[in-house]
Amino acid sequence: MTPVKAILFDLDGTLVDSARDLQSATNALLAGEGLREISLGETKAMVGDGVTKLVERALLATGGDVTRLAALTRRFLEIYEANPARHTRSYPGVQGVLEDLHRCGLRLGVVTNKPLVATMDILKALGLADFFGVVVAGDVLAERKPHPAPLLHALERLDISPGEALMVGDNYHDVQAARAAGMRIIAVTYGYSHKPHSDLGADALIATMPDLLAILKDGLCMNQQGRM
Ligand SMILES: O=C(O)COP(=O)(O)O
Ligand SMILES: [Mg+2]
Repeated sequence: MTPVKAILFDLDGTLVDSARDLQSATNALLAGEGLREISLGETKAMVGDGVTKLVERALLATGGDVTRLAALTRRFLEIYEANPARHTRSYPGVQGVLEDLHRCGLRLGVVTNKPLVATMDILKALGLADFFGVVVAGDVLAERKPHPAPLLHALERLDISPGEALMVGDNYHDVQAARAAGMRIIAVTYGYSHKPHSDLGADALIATMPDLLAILKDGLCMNQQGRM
């Protein structure tokens, strides 16, 4: 197997637990429309395909007016971007794993369907921004995951070929995008998957981010060679 030289991470549900801030912003939008609130569980099931899909799913679930989707998505972003990291936290072990991988010389990137402004605010607020050589957000290219273009764009910027790279994500769109890009893919078993994890079709599943080090570990720091 070709050694892993770069790792691309999904954001929501993989590096950070962002559901409470997404829920708050969604509920503020729904309240302005006179609609009911959505629960944290409902929010998690709506996240992953970008903000327009989140707002559309929230409107459909609460009887809102989807014909005003574009305007309501802009309103959602105004609300969300004012406070994207009030309750958002990195998952256990994420900071330490990124430090280890960075120190070992791996190139790291983020590929998320979340828009860029909120993505960068969250990475900075949680002290994660400096680990990444590239961040490809959901509004940067015409295509989003599950399309492979954002992953391939990130790898191009890192000057790494798909065969030398690994994607880590929590959802079907991460697996489909990685497969279409010709990359290996590991899925976390926490996060906001819309399907049972065993049905995602990932190369491996990890229950916590530090488990990633166990998969990559043999000689990681000595010769920068991943085992996968
Ligand atoms: O749907 C979103 O906004 C973000 O989702 P992702 O970070 O899991 O790609
Ligand atoms: Mg995700």
